[in-house]
Amino acid sequence: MILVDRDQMRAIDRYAINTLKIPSICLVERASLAVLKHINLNKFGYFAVVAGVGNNGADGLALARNLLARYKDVEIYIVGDVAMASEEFKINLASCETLCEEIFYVESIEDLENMEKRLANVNLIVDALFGTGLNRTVTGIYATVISILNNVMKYKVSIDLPSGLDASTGMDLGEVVDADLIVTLQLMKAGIYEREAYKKKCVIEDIGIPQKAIDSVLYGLVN
Ligand SMILES: NC(=O)C1=CN([C@@H]2O[C@H](COP(=O)(O)OP(=O)(O)OC[C@H]3O[C@@H](n4cnc5c(N)ncnc54)[C@H](OP(=O)(O)O)[C@@H]3O)[C@@H](O)[C@H]2O)[C@H](O)CC1
Ligand SMILES: [K+]
Repeated sequence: MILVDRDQMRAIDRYAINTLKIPSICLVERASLAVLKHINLNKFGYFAVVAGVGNNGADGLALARNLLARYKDVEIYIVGDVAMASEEFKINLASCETLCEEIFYVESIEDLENMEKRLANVNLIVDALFGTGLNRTVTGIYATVISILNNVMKYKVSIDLPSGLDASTGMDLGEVVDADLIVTLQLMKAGIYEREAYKKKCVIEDIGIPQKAIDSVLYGLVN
């Protein structure tokens, strides 16, 4: 099994997008469908998507849109400054705004209390806070959100990485989402593989990154 660290995965992403001209929005869409594939829609019908404002969050919003398209009940909670959001996040936010009754922007103590209360009614939580972009200890409102997610006894699915886990070392960078299922994208992250507790809950899904991108970054093969 190929293992990649954070920098390698991000370099492979960049090579696919910048050199091989694979549209990032296509990778985000593939990521969302890769996660959807692992959700039993006969069993789960009421979702909360908790999204950061990067591309992990974009994956989460794309998944939310695909659930809303199937008339599933989805509540979206956004944590972070939308003004700093990635383009892929903004594209998916725009479509979620047309389909989702209410999008909650989690900024204050009241917002956190509201989220905690409402999460009691959902039956699946999607963790789309951080992926390979996590580069420092989780603090502040993000740490509180992760604590809330870990305190509610609901089935949790993490996109790419459980938010808070270092993709390279497997170290907890503060609070880490206690996911029931981790759907890691394209390649197994070394940080997940290092930690048996996470490895045993993790599935790998292809999102269409060409092998050429992987070979180029990992083995320097350019043909
Ligand atoms: N890159 C691609 O082409 C694809 C990526 N996929 C998915 O996207 C993530 C990686 O997305 P990225 O936007 O690079 O980063 P994240 O969404 O993981 O994180 C968002 C930003 O959060 C900031 N950050 C980092 N650590 C912290 C922290 N402890 N507290 C607060 N904020 C933090 C950081 O920005 P800064 O400017 O603050 O450094 C991150 O950028 C990947 O995991 C996949 O899920 C697609 O699926 C495929 C294409
Ligand atoms: K995540």
